[in-house]
Amino acid sequence: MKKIAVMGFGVVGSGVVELCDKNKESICGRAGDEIVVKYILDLRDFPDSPYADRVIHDFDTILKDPEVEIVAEVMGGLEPAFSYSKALLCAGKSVVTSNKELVAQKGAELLALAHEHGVNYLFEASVGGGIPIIRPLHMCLAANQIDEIAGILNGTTNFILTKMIRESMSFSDALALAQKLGYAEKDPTADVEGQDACRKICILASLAYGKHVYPQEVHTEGITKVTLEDVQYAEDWGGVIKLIGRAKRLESGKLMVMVSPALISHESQLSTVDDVFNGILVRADATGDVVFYGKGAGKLPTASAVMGDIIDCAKAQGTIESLRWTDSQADTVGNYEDYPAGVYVRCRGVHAKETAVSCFGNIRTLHRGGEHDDEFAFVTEEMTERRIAAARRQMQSDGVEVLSCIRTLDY
Ligand SMILES: NC(=O)C1=CN([C@@H]2O[C@H](COP(=O)(O)OP(=O)(O)OC[C@H]3O[C@@H](n4cnc5c(N)ncnc54)[C@H](OP(=O)(O)O)[C@@H]3O)[C@@H](O)[C@H]2O)C=CC1
Ligand SMILES: N[C@@H](CC=O)C(=O)O
Repeated sequence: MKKIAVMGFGVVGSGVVELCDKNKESICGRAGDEIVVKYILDLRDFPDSPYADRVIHDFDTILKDPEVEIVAEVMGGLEPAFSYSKALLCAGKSVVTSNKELVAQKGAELLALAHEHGVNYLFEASVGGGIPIIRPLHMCLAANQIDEIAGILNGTTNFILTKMIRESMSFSDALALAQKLGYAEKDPTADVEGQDACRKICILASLAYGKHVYPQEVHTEGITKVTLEDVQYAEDWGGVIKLIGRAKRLESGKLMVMVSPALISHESQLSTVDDVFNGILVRADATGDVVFYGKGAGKLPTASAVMGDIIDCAKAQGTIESLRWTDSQADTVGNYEDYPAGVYVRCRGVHAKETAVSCFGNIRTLHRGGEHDDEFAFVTEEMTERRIAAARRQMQSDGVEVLSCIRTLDY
């Protein structure tokens, strides 16, 4: 019998405990042993829960209990999650987590500690909720060079954008609904400002390219400036707006890593990824494109990924060596101003069209229903981010107000 502990009895933690009970027999068969939740660590008591008798408040009870071999850290945040995870790994216990903030910031260090102590630090649930993506990257695709990764990595923002596009729901109503459904982070700023997607693309890039990519190195934009007008112009262009995280190895050896909203063509598989679903495209040299799709947030999808890791820990003979990357120098990621993109621009001002042509060169005009004489929208050809920024500044100084500027990407 394998005794485990769950730290954090919130959305994900309660899902883990429930799933462990619900699918007890098949989990036992696959793990080769019975898996029993001995402790649930949380700040609060849960007197109405059927698991109330297992709730504890003292971390040391888990740390010092030799019967506990595997711990699920599903509390979130950097501290005390980092100190607890370190102490557990040093005590020879495997740790599994859904905490992408911690993995993105301290992954290299925690993986090295796990290796040093012959145990595992697994984090399938940290990217894509219930979608298997970590294991496929370091196991099934291990023979490939990964050319590029691009994906819709945040369920909350994809849910909000879908509600805005399909139901003309306001941003704030859609966010409130995502929170109610348990999709959003404790502080939803991390979702809507892109930091959550940034943490996830950092984890994928670290795994794919072998060096730790830190969130603070990555240019990140969220969806808070996307308007219903932008959504309508995107439709005329032939696509939809999605929050995209992308990573690519450049010829210079540096990595291009970035998070931003983007217009994606209706022909792209990513354009049909709606609601809380995530879609992750991995472009590899032997396989070509592989797309991973499924629910990117929520109680049971995420619990499924956490339980998968618990089962792997129960079966593992020592550390799984393919799941590892090294700590990196600060210059792993290239300057985002050198990255190429086309842009969609919505602006207002006299002679807006002439100014747009003189600042951006070749453009294609876009339209939306109704009369909007005071507004002009267009898409440009591909150019560097530096040139886009200079052209925007020039438009502003020529008296044309830029209302929106969103990249167009070709995936
Ligand atoms: N929700 C989702 O769909 C997904 C979440 N994740 C990640 O999983 C993690 C957990 O998310 P989620 O379950 O939604 O969050 P919740 O806020 O629902 O759950 C976290 C739980 O941990 C408790 N907790 C916080 N700090 C401590 C502490 N120091 N000691 C003991 N318990 C503590 C919280 O208590 P209290 O409420 O009193 O603060 C809460 O009950 C986060 O890292 C999140 O990013 C990953 C994928 C999907
Ligand atoms: N807040 C996150 C939860 C899962 O990682 C999201 O919405 O994707």
